[in-house]
Order: sequence, then C-alpha cells, then structure tokens
Amino acid sequence: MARRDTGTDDPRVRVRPGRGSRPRTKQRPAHADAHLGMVTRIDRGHYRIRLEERGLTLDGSGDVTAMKARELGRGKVVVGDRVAVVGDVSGRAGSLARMVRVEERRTLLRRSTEDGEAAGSERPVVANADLLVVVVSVARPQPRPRMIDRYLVAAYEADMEPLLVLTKTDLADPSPLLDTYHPLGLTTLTTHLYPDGGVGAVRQALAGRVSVLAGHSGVGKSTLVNALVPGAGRATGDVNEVTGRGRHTSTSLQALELPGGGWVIDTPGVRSFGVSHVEADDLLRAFPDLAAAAQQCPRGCTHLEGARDCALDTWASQEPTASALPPACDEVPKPATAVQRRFRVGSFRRLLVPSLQAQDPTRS
Ligand SMILES: Nc1nc2c(ncn2[C@@H]2O[C@H](COP(=O)(O)OP(=O)(O)OP(=O)(O)O)[C@@H](O)[C@H]2O)c(=O)[nH]1
Ligand SMILES: [Zn+2]
Repeated sequence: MARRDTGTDDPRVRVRPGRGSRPRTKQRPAHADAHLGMVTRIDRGHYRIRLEERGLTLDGSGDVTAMKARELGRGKVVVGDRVAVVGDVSGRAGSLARMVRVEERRTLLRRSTEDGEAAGSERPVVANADLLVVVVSVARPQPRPRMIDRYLVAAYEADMEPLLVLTKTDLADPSPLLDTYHPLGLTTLTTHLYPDGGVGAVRQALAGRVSVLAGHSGVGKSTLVNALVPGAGRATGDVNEVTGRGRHTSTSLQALELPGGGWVIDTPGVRSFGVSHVEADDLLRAFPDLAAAAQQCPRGCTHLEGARDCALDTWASQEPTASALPPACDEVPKPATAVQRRFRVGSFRRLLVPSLQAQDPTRS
C-alpha cells in the first residue's frame, strides 16, 4: 500500500496500527500518575476531558479541562481521542490539568479540505468513533446522493461502520433511497418528527457506542440530537422556504453523553467532506466479498467501470454458489444472484469514483 499521511505531525500519535506509514518512535517515560480520559470538546486550546475515573473530580462528573503539554508537539488532538492527563484533576472552576499523552487511535474520521489555502490536505475530525451516522432528509432539503456517497467513503476509510438515517419521512417516501443503498448492505433507519417516530430505533443502534452525526445543513441533525440527548439544547434552524436549505445553526463539535451510555458527536460546521485522500484499497477493506474477488485483478487495477480485465466484472457475471463467500464474510449481504452481484459491484464503483476523481483531475 502507498505511504500515506497519518493526519498528524506528531510521531508519538500513532494513527491506526498496521497501516505502516510511520515507524514507532521511542515512547517517553510514562507518566505513571497520569489519568486516562476522552476528549469531549475543544475550545481555543482548552480540552474538555471526561476522565474514566469520574470520582477524581470534586463534583464526581469526571469532567476536567486541560492544556496540551509542550512535549506533545503540534500533533492535532481531536474529539474522541483517548488522552492521559496529570496535575490538577479536581475539575474545580478555573483549574487546568496537563495532557501528556495521546493513546493509539482505533478509528480516525478524516476529511480532505477542498478549497481555500490548505486545499488537498487532510484533517482529522474525530478519533475512536464506532459509527458514522449519515443523516439525510428525504425532502427539504432534497437528498444529494453524491454527498451521501462521500460520507460513506469517509466512514469506510475511517474503519467506522456507517448507519444511514433518513429523516422527514413524513414529507416523502424513503423507498427510492432505501433501494439505492440496499446493495451496500448498510443498516438504514427512518425517522419523522410527527409524532416523534423512529427515534427509539436510532437510540438502540447508538446505545453504548461512540457515534458521529454527519449530514447536510437542515436535514434534522440537531432535532435528532435533542431527541436522543434530553437537555442537549441544540439549536434547530428553519429551512429556507425558497431554497429548501437549512443553515448550520449549531456551532461546536462536541461529544454528548447518551442517557443509556455511549456518546454522540455532532459535526456542525463541517460543511464539505472531501474524500480525495481515500484510495481504492481503503474502500475494498469494507467489502470483503469484492476484496476477495479483486485479488485476481491485474496489478494496479483501478476496479472502475471499463477497467481492463477487472476481476469484479468476472465475479459479477457468475451465478454465486453456496461457497461463494469465505466464512469470515458472514455479515455482508450474500448476493444470491448474478444480478445482485452486479448491483453490488455497481454501488461499490459509484463510491470509488468521487474519491479517485479528486486524485486525478483528468478522469471524468
Ligand atoms: N417535517 C419534518 N421536519 C423536520 C424533521 N426533523 C427536523 N425537521 C425540521 O427541519 C429543520 C432543520 O432541522 P435541524 O435539526 O435544525 O437541522 P440540522 O441538520 O441540525 O441543521 P444545521 O444545524 O443547520 O446543521 C427544523 O425546522 C426542524 O424542525 C422531520 O422529521 N420532519
Ligand atoms: Zn479490478
């Protein structure tokens, strides 16, 4: 696999094991008295951290504020990072602890910036999250499938599981979207506000896990967060009657604790979700059946529509047999017919295009 930027310039913040881009450097002598916690919010260099041992703080909440120790360097620490802190962990108003270590990340959601000065560079967004909840309204604003595809690509690349939540189903029929995304084997849930429909199923899917909410402005993310986390008080905005667009009414990225355990992280203000840093191999990892077939591809195969001798075409033209999938792939939907295989390959290729496109501007 090609060398890749890990999205952090701190060699001690080793992102995702086994992807082999940077050698592990010598660890500093451990701070034996350090306490572990999760970054829940970042505000101008102040990191809000929920300690694992909540009883350490005076109020028992486990919430402290910390600054990064100089020895941590410039590497970016993001919401969801597991960090170690030393010093004042009383959580008393105005007290500051010192963040001295960032633990290895299990998953990392990133985006490539697409405009402005840093165009083409990647930014880490959230670390260690399990689920990427892609929130899409079936109407007002109209769904934008290319945008959904980008979120899915970002989730697969991050090693996160995508969950598609279709909102505002009181306004339109979700079936066309459900049909489009079925071949990818996604979990899909529908919600509608009146009367509070579908939130229970979302709550269940998120229970005990760390989830990131992503979606275009106005699709109902804040409404969903408010339903999931009583008292979250996320501001909800009106959708402009003329453009059908919302405006991002909420402003900060923060982890909110779910009543039944687990965390939900809204991503307001993350408008574009560039995926130009994603490679075909990153995506294939999320499609074990296709990955197995692609082992027969010629070296350097793009796997795109029309790619010469791409083994995905051969795979899609064959009727599956009972032993078509290796045992490790039991969770993916087993295409029962060649037609279903074709749909699956077609869906995979559709995801592949936006990411590759950005790498090669000559490809249309
Ligand atoms: N009809 C209908 N309207 C909804 C539903 N869910 C949310 N809305 C409305 O859609 C509008 C936008 O909802 P928000 O929750 O503010 O959307 P958002 O995604 O958080 O938007 P930003 O904060 O701009 O990112 C509000 O007027 C909500 O009342 C739904 O299920 N059905
Ligand atoms: Zn191929």
